[in-house]
Amino acid sequence: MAPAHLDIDMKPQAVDIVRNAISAVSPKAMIENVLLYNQTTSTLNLHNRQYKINKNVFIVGFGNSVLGMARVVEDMLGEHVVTGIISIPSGLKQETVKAYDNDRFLSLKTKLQVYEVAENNVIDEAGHNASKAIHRLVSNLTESDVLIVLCTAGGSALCPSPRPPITLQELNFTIKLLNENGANTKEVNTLRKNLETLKGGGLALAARPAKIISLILSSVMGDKADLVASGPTCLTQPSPHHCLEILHRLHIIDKVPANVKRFLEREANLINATKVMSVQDPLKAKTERDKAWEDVQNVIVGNNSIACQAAAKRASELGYFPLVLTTVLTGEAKDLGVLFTKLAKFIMICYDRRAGMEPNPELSMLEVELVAGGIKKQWMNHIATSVYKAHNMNKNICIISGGEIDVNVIGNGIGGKNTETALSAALQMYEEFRVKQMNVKECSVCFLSVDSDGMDGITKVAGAVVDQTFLDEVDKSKLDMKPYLLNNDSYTFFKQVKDGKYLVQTNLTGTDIMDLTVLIVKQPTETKYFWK
Ligand SMILES: O=C(O)[C@H](O)CO
Repeated sequence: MAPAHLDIDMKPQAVDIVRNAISAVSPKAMIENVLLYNQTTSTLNLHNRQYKINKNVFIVGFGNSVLGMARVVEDMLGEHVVTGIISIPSGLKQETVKAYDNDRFLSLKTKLQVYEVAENNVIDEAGHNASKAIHRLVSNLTESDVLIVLCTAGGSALCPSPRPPITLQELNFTIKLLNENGANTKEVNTLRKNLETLKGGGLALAARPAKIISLILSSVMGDKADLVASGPTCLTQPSPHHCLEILHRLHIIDKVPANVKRFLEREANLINATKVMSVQDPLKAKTERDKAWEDVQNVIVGNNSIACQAAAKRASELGYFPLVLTTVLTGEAKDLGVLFTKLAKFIMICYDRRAGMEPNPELSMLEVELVAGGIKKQWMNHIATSVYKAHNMNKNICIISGGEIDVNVIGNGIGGKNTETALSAALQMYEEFRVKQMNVKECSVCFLSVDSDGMDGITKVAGAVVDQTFLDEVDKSKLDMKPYLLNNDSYTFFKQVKDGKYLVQTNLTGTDIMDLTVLIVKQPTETKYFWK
C-alpha cells in the first residue's frame, strides 16, 4: 500500500508550485527584495550602495513588465519621485485594469507618463516619441538626481532611438530583416546597440552626471544584463565590424537600407583610423572610461533561477522531493514534451530499487535517448541519485525546469509553446504507458508547462497541465491528439477536453522570466518496475 500522501491529485499542486515561482518574481517581491528605502535617514539602499533621497528621483522604464515595477517603486518613494516616463506595449493598460482593476496600474496620483506603443510588437512612431521624451528627460538631470531605470523583455522595441541619419523606417526594416533571416536575440540586439542612441549604454551616458540605478528583470538565458532591452545602462563598446559580419553571414548585407550599411561602414572605418592614430596609454584610457560608469548600478532583480528556487521550496513544503534540473532549458515544444515523458519513464524505472541495482537494458536505452535529447549526462546521474533519495524518504520526486521553449509553427491552429509542450507530453504518455504497455492502467505522471508572463503565445492562458486523468478524458472524448499537435492547435484541443479544465490560467502576471515546467512522478505502488 502506498502512503496516503502519494495518492493525492498532483495537478493542483503542480499549479500551486508554479504560482509560487511566479510570485517570487512578481514586481513587488522583486523590487522590495533589493530596494530598501529608509525614511529616517532618507536613504535608498541597493545592495552595498546608498543614495541620498530628497525629491530627486526620476523614473524611466521600457518593457512588457515595467508597469508593475514602476508602481512598486513609485509607491515606495512617494513624494520623492519628481517625474518619469514608461513605455509599455499597446493595450497592456486596458488588459491590466480589466484583470486587476487599478491595483497593478499606476496610482491615481502618479507622476509618471505612460506611452503605449508598438502595436503587435512592431517598432512605431509612438515608441519613437517615447524614446525622444525619455532622452529629453534624462538629458536635463544633475549630479544630485537619482535616475531609476526599469528594464524588462520587450524593451528594445518599445524604445526605438535610431541614430541620425538612420530613420525609424530604416531601423524597423533592418530589425525585421534580421528576425526573418534567423538572427538570434543577441545578434539583433548587437545591431540595435550600434544603430540606436539609447541602447548599449547610451541612456546612461545621456543621463550623466545623475546617479543611475538600473533594475533589470532578466528573461534571457544566462542573465546577460546587456541583452535585456539592448542594455541601455550597460557599458558597451561600439562593434560596427561585428554588425557587418552578422549581416554578411545572414546574407542580408545587400538587403539592408543603404543608409544603415553606410553608417556601419563609416563607424568601422572610424574605429580603424582611431586604432592607428591612438597614442593613448591603454591603462589610462580604461581608468577614465571606468570612472564614467562608477555612478551606474545595474542589478538583476528577477530571473528564472529565483523562480525555480521558489518552486522547489513550495514543492518541498507540499511533501515532494524537489530537484531543479536546469534554468537554461531550451528546445522545441514537441521535442521537449516527448523528452519529459521519457524522463518520467526513466524515473519510474529508477524508483524500483531492484531495477536500479540490476543492469536494465531499457534504462540504458532511455539514458541514451535522454542525453541525445539534451539532458546532460551529469544531470542524469543527479536525477538517479535524487530518485534514490526520494524513494528512501518515501517521497514523490518533483523536477523543476526553467528556460526558453521554441515552437515550430507549421500549422494554422491556435496554441502557444507551453500548451503544445504539454500536449506533446500527453501524447507520448499515451503511447508509452497505454499503447506500448497495454496492461498498465496507471500512469503516475503529472507534467505542467507555463509561460511565466501568463500569456502563452496568442492564447489568454499560461499553459496546461496533463496527467493520467487527462488521458482518461481524452479517451472519453474520442478526440485524437496527433492532428491537433501537428496543426499547432494545442489550445483548441485543451479547450475541448472537460471544457478547458486542464488549461492553466494565471491572468497577466506582470512579470516574465520565460517558461517554467514541473514534472511530478509518483512512486510505483509496487516495488517491481510497475507497468510490466
Ligand atoms: O527587448 C529585447 O531586447 C528582448 O526582449 C530581450 O530583452
